Amino acid sequence: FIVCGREICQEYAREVEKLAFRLLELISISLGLPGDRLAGFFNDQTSFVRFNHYPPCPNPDLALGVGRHKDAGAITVLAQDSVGGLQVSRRSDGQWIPVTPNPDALIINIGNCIQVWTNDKYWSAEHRVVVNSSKERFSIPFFFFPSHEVNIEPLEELISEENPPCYKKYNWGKFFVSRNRSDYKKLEVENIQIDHFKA
Ligand SMILES: O=C(O)CCC(=O)C(=O)O
Ligand SMILES: [Fe+2]
Repeated sequence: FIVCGREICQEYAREVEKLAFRLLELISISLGLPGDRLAGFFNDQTSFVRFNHYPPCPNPDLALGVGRHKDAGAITVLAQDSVGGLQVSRRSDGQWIPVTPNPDALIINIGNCIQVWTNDKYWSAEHRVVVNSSKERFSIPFFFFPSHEVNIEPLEELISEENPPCYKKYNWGKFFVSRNRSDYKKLEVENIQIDHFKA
C-alpha cells in the first residue's frame, strides 16, 4: 500500500488533482455558478500530498492520532488502508461517528475555503483520528489548496440582503502559515480557526 517511488507519487498527485478540479467544477455548478468559477483561485496552487503513519499506541484512550480539526483548504481527497480510526463529528449533536474504512474508496472532505466561498452552503466537517493498541495505520490525504495570494471571502453572487456574508475576508497564505503553527494538537484544544473570521 505505502511503497511509493517518486514517479508513482507524482502520478498519484496529478490524478487526485484532476479529481479535485472536477469536484470544484461540480460544486460551482451545484450552486448555479459557471463551472470554472472557482478554478482561478488555484492558478498557483499550494496543494500537497501527505503520508500519515499512525503506529500502534499502548494507551489509545490517552492519545489521538490527529486532534479535532476542520481541513483548512478547499477539498481533501483521502486514501486510507483498512484499519480505521477516522471519526467525523456529527453536526447536529457533535457526536463522534467512526468512518468505516474502505481501501478501495476515496474520502472527500470539504474544507474551510469552500465553506467560506459558498457562505455556509457547503459545510466543512470537523474530524479527528483515534489510534488503537494493535495495528499501525496509513493514510494519504491530498490537500487541494488555493494560491498563496488568494483572499478568501463569500462569493458575491451568493450574497444578498437576505444572505449577508457569514465571513470576513482573509488571505489564504497568511491564514495557512499561522494555522500550521497551531494545527494537529493532540488534545481537546479549540482549533477551528475559521470561526475567527465569522462576520
Ligand atoms: O488520517 C486520516 O484519516 C485523516 C488525517 C487528517 O484529517 C488530516 O491529515 O487532515
Ligand atoms: Fe483532516
